[in-house]
Amino acid sequence: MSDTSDPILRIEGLKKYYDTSSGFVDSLLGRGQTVKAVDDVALKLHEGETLGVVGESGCGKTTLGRSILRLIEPTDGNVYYRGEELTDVSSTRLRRLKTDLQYIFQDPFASLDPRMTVGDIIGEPLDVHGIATGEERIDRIGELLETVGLSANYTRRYPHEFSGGQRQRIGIARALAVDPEIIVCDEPVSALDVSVQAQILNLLDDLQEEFGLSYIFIAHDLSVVEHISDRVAVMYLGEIAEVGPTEAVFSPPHHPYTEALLSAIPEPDPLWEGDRITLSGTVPSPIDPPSGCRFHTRCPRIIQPDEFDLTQTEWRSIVDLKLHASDAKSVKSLTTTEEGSVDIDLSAVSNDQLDRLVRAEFSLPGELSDPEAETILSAAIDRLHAGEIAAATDRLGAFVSPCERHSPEQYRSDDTHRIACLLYEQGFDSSGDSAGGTDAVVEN
Ligand SMILES: Nc1ncnc2c1ncn2[C@@H]1O[C@H](COP(=O)(O)OP(=O)(O)OP(=O)(O)O)[C@@H](O)[C@H]1O
Repeated sequence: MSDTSDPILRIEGLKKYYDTSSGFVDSLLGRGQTVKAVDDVALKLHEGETLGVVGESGCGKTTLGRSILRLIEPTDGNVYYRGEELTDVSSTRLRRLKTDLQYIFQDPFASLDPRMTVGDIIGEPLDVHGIATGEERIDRIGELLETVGLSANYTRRYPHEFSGGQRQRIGIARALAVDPEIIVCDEPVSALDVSVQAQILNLLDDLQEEFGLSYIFIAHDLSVVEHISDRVAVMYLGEIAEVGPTEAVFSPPHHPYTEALLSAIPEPDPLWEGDRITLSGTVPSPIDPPSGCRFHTRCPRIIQPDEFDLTQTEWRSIVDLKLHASDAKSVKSLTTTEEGSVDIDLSAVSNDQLDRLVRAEFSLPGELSDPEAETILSAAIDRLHAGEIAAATDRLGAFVSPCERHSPEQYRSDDTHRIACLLYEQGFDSSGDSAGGTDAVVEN
């Protein structure tokens, strides 16, 4: 599958911002905040392929899937289905087009109305879109049940009479009822037992082959995505970090975020032979995402500017200290207390003791390998000892990664594989003044 063929679905500059103000007064007082759940996403889906979308919880996968199908209104951007812009068409045309674009929900327990029979659940889209009535409708429902591996006799039963896997099959039959071209599968197996997961994945595979379906397959579980996807898009904080053919993305991984996700798969994975990578910190808030590369606050491979010559571990730790200091309410929150001295009184500790406590908290050595960096760090710890967090933060401000200052363009490693990381940007100069030099390709 090549990037040059006409895609069945083209997504450009898609944004979904949620406004968290709870009403008119909040908006008036500027109390609401904007959650940038999906922020300028460009993707392509080719006919008959499965595009996996993977990322940690909260990175915007569901919002992306729903915005694509306009189950929620995007804030900005375009979605073209077979060249037709979905936000541009009349409501009648959109209703028609929506039969081609279906959604399978994560939770087979919550997504089926418990008061409706299976026949009515699957029959509803047939009624809404005037697809079949009477005998034809009954036959079609039976046929759909059999297509997903259930008995045609189940039409009078209710969802509670079925297992999780069977309910997900019913959800799939409902999506198939309108004879779609594209299905967005939103974590379709994550609520199911592992043994059942494989059956549903196989079913989706078979259906794809039989009906020529194209899937966008959303999951946080990389091993599932790896298994089912032709191409994979890795999402971080509302953006696409990397996209490409599954093998190219995972074997070996390129983007440091992809690498960390891959290393975290619990089972031994054929595509990952290294150690587990623990990301520092938690996923930042999409209300105020980090500057530059959004992953820089946690990236194990964050770039060091030319003026320092630290080990990568030292550099990561220094940046962690800087980030924590800028948010710190107290000096104590920047220290680790030695065993047995949890309630240590920081006003009574010497500069040397504080120095040790801060370095221990951030896994910094007693002396940094770069003397200039060591001088800055020691001066910052001096300020902390004086209780001056702002002054310490100021000193630590000398440590600036290019990754904080530049948003990476999507580097094109070949026609199909794009990586949004400065490490892969051709002509990137780590002094941070001349990022770029690539074809600024943003469409995937
Ligand atoms: N209706 C909403 N209002 C405000 N914020 C929202 C809303 N829905 C989602 N969010 C926020 O948008 C961000 C992306 O959420 P989303 O559910 O799309 O992520 P996800 O990757 O699908 O996560 P998960 O796997 O946990 O569902 C999160 O920070 C979430 O808290």
